[in-house]
Amino acid sequence: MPRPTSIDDRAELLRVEAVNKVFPGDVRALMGMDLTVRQGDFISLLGPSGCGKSTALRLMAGLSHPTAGRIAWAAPPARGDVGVVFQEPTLMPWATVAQNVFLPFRLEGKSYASVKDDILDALRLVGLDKFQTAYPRELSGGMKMRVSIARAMVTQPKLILMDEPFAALDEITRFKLNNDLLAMQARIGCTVIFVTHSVFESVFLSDRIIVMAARPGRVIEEVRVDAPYPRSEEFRTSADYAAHCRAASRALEHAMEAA
Ligand SMILES: Nc1ncnc2c1ncn2[C@@H]1O[C@H](COP(=O)(O)OP(=O)(O)OP(=O)(O)O)[C@@H](O)[C@H]1O
Repeated sequence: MPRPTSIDDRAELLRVEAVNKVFPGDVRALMGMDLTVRQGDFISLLGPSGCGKSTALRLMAGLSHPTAGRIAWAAPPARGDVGVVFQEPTLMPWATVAQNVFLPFRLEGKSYASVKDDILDALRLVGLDKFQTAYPRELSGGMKMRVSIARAMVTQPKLILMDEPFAALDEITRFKLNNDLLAMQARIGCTVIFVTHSVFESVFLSDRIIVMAARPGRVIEEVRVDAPYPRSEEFRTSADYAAHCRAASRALEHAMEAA
């Protein structure tokens, strides 16, 4: 289903409400975080090292729990409704590409035969349908990341959480994966929350950039990128893109000054 173009018209998916996360030693990773995530949003969490981006992502993934406040879903997520992609592709080296993508279904107790079409669809979406029987060692870094993305989206999740997935890749591969990620989001209509250090990447991908500051980790500002999708290479060289990059850079400067 196409997302409503106006962010404020989208239905709510989940809400981060007054969330604090404090680690032992009084490490205040997040203090008073509020964020409403809506269906179809592409949100980047942008900020300096240690501002709590990964912590916020782990809380939304249910991999960790807030010290105070709560993560409130509009409708409780079912198994397979949330996909996670980390900076490392974290593939099983002894398993084929298709077996790696099968993992979320295997954890649900499903047989390979019952989901083999879904696996092929996901691999097609990331352009790797010809590599079903290959092993991770035979793939480039970009291809391994594509497998990791296929694994995260094979269950057609409502929400995909991505923690600096392209940080270790060269710039050309990164640009290509940025384009492909937007195409995939448009295809499956999911919401994406994407952690990055890169102003340029966040502006290209997102319609909402949440700028965060460190010590304690907190939200400083939201920058909206109201350029329409699909976004092409033309957008990357446009005056509109440059203007949004300046706005996001300024917000990031405020975040650094606030720390
Ligand atoms: N499991 C943990 N135990 C103790 N402290 C932690 C833990 N996880 C994170 N922290 C601390 O919480 C703060 C926020 O960390 P987090 O990894 O969320 O930041 P980040 O913005 O994702 O940083 P980076 O961009 O470097 O990945 C940091 O000071 C970090 O050292």
